[in-house]
Amino acid sequence: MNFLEQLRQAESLNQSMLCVGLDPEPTRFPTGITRDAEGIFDFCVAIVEATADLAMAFKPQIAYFAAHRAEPQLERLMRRMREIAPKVPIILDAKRGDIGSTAEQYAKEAFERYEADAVTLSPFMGFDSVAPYLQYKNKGAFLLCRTSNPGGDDLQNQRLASVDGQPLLYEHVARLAAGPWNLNGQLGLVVGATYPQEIERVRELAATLPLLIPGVGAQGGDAAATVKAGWRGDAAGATTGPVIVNSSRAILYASSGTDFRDAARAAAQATRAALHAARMI
Ligand SMILES: O=c1ccn([C@@H]2O[C@H](COP(=O)(O)O)[C@@H](O)[C@H]2O)c(=O)[nH]1
Repeated sequence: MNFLEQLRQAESLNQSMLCVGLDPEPTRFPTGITRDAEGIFDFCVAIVEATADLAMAFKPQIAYFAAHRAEPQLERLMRRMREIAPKVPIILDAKRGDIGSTAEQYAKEAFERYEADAVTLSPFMGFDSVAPYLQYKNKGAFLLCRTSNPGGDDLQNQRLASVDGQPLLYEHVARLAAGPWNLNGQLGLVVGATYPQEIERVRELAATLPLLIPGVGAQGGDAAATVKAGWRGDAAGATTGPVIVNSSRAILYASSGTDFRDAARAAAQATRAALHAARMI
């Protein structure tokens, strides 16, 4: 089964467009979880167990593991997630981007060491920096397109005078990902929930690509506006790309007490319901 099929399966199984982000920050851990690498593992397992039937995907952010020397714990977590939620794909948020020979190593890290189903990439070093990931035919790769942070404007909203029609940079990335770069149908795009108009524009340019949309919850993006802008499907809507809406901190840190599992589950349920309800609007 390829990554797109995995996404469709999880969306239908869990009736969900929610991606639960795993950004474990030890200083924010609830009572009873140790603030070290083993605590990172325990905390993430607890969150995955609490949300396994609510998620369309999980998205561990590699920096939160690497910063705390918890790469072995991330490897173990990836295996444990397969046991807890075998049908929920895992997107490794690594935002890699480098020359081809180095990208080959990063691809190996993501897909062989961590066994992720998909990875996030920066496209700004060009196609040869993306190509090594496409050698892994069943895996997916999400290119940063219009990111959720305010600084995304600095480059992504600049016009490219040298390209036909003078598109904005993020529009050009969307066209490349939907067209000549998408050799085997493995690409998706990252678009911030904080910019619904741009989500709409990206959906126009890349109708069938999966969109990974971070920015609801802690960053204040609106769930309903996000779905309205990016989701075009219905039950027969397999021709339009899936929408995968990420929330990390709002779920992970819904409570700092011993009830954190229940609180995370409740927050995930509320976000999943808000996303689902927005399909009807
Ligand atoms: O444009 C982007 C791309 C990636 N992210 C990542 O998503 C999560 C968001 O976390 P929240 O706690 O839900 O704000 C985090 O891992 C970012 O690195 C993003 O926010 N924006």
